[in-house]
Amino acid sequence: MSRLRGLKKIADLRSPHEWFPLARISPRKINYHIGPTNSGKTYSALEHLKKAKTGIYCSPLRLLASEIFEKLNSSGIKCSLITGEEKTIIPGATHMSCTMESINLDESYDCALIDEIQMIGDQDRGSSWTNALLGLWSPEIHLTGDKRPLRLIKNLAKITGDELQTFEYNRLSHLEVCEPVTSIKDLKEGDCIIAFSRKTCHKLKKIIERKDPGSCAIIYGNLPIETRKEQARKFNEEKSVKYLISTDAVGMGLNYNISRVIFFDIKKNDGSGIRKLRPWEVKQISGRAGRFEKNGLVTAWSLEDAKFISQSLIETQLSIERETVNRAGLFPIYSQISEYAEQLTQNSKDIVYHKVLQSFEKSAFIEKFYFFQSIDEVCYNSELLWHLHLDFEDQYVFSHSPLRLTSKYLTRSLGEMAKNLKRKGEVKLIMEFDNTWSLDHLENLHALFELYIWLSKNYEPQVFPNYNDVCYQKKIIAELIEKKLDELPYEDADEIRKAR
Ligand SMILES: Nc1ncnc2c1ncn2[C@@H]1O[C@H](COP(=O)(O)OP(=O)(O)OP(=O)(O)O)[C@@H](O)[C@H]1O
Ligand SMILES: [Mg+2]
Repeated sequence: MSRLRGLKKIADLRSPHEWFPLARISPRKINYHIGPTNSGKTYSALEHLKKAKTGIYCSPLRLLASEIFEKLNSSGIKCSLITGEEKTIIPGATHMSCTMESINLDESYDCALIDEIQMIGDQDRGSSWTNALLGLWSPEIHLTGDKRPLRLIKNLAKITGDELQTFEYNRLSHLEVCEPVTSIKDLKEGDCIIAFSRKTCHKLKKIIERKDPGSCAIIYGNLPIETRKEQARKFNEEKSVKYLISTDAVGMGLNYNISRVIFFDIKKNDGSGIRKLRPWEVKQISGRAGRFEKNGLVTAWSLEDAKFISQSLIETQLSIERETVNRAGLFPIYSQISEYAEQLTQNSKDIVYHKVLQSFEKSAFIEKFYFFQSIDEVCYNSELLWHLHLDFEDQYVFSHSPLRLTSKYLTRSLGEMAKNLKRKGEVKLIMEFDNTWSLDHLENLHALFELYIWLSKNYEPQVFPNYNDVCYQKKIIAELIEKKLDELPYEDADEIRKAR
């Protein structure tokens, strides 16, 4: 076979359902629970999962995976937890809670739940949902999510030969747009203020707490998962913690006792620039107001922004039928990429991961129900490292590490770790810290430790010799962060205007 034909054959991704022969042994029954936020879909699907002899819950977020892990264990069902960073195996467990990227598709289950199925169309992570949907080896599958991917799911079920049944849910409570909040004096217990930067969140907290110390819980993506959980608990349970200040990290999955969502801002920086929120984002975040059968309120910090929120909600209502997720993300598996790399470059020493991936993407054959997932972030990481001439497999692992591209500290650290691996065959961390470090620095350090742990899972223990120590120190840092959040000094009120 000519080299070109060989490459084309490997890059033929037209029948991804055939990558999972175990799931194709016999037709599966797919139950799709469709509904808006807070309509009880995950609750109902979980009831099925609980009744099954063995089962797996597949989560869009680590935090949610850990919440379901705790929920199942406390209701007497032995459940283990696996995410990219943590692994808690409960002896005799019948159930498993994991993130979408950590599902073991070689294992059989009696029942499986894939949460937030609309994420199948996500540019950066969609392929994990596609793999779960096509590849779970389970006779009974439950999907929960909104209606946008319904037609796609129907088409995919036809291709896989699975049976599909849909169940529609309505919101358990109403959501109403109310008067804007223009001053801190108008805040009420149970309010959640949404801002889109960590900095603004901190400034809001400082200003509110100047009058009412200890009244705010705060949640954003950079905070350790333990801290986010603890902040959510305080807001939900402690009487003195009246307000929650959060970025859109509040938007998916977890349950909070929020009565009113207030958008302090309606624009966010999505990595490529500042843009207005999309209607679906407004809907998802607003949906956090009101839980179970309690009605929710939503508004903004000015009349104009409140009108925008109202308009966005009307738009999502009107576009339910129109707006669809009609393609599922696809990403080749490692063996496909490495085989492609071998064919592409004769001299294995010169293989550069992002070059291989870019070429793969260009020559990939894909059916109309799929799209090639974005390779931007992975290529960005790979470009940072190519001068180190790592082995191909190491390039692959390091390029796929979950890194926040906004953090220069982390990108630099990734480079350092890769350099150590190349030069010494092991990655050591020198760990010393003291209590006077700033919150910024502690957050960075925590993220670095998580990165170390994530990378170490792909290697033999001796390659990452500080693993145990890092796990221990990570806990201590999380505790320090939690303390720091309570100690922040108060700043000038003018800061809030600058923060916007
Ligand atoms: N039948 C029920 N009995 C008791 N509590 C329920 C019931 N249905 C839903 N709930 C509670 O209502 C809240 C919302 O339900 P759930 O999380 O299932 O909604 P959802 O539709 O999955 O929303 P989300 O978009 O947030 O994922 C949860 O706290 C859940 O425990
Ligand atoms: Mg849910």
